[in-house]
Amino acid sequence: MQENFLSVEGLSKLYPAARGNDKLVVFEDMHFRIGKGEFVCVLGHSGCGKSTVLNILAGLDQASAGTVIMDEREVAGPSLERGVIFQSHALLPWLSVLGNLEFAVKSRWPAWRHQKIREHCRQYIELVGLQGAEHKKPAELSGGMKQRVGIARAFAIQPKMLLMDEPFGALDALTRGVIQEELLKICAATGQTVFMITHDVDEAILLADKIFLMSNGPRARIAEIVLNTLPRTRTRHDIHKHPQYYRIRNHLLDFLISRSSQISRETMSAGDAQPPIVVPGLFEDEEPEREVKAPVYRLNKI
Ligand SMILES: Nc1ncnc2c1ncn2[C@@H]1O[C@H](COP(=O)(O)OP(=O)(O)OP(=O)(O)O)[C@@H](O)[C@H]1O
Repeated sequence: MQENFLSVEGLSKLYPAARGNDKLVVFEDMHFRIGKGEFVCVLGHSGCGKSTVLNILAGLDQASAGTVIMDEREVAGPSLERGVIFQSHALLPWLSVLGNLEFAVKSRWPAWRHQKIREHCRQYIELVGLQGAEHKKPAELSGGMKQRVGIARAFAIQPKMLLMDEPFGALDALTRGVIQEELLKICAATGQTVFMITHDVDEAILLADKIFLMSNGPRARIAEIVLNTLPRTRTRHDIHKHPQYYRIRNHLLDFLISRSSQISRETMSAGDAQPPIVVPGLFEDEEPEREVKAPVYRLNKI
């Protein structure tokens, strides 16, 4: 695996003082890395800066300082190398499902012939189970179907990295579950690297290899990187049967309920540049079921 596929060094975002307000330091000197094919979920309270980080990684927002290197190239603006999925589907309303995908694919590979573009798009429409709805306009689709179009469109451009900002927030629990499992299958099949924001602890445990925990803002930081030690072949029907599941869940909830605000009041020391990696609840004599290539900070069982 390419361990440093995405490398974020010294990233800061601040908004200057305006209309009687002090300047706002959203976060500063943030460092983290994501390996190729890793699925990262970000959890943190509202306003801590999750979307700001995602928009900078996407090249849609500019950092005040620091660098983002993806696959050895600096991120300096939006690019079709990164697929972005927002909660609001951002589909072109005057185009059909197929049209929305074709538009994106044509932009990605302008030299492709129409037939090739169409065949390519149909594959991805099938992947998300939307065959039969190709010619419908977004207004004729349910929320879940629109979200699938967004996912199909993002995957169809074969981005090096997929960035998702609460993509399933507006969906009902049943649809969300179905799409989550589809996403897991697609990622397993394609080895997609993903950075996803969610407010849902269970969603993070189901999908992520690593969970970034952000402390409260202002001056938020990635306080911990929690390693998800559940077997990769998990499904939403069986993850809760695994003894490690509740240990991870309790650890995440404990962070959100109490430690996120506590940590935000503590000052960072010089050695804190890379966030610590933790394996919640793993005793000294226990080994994680998945390989851990980083130093593990073991915690007491919660
Ligand atoms: N254009 C802007 N001007 C000034 N402040 C801004 C601007 N955009 C965002 N902020 C502030 O930056 C901080 C981080 O915002 P951001 O949207 O990244 O948070 P978030 O963690 O994604 O929140 P949520 O979970 O509610 O979506 C917030 O305090 C927000 O008010």
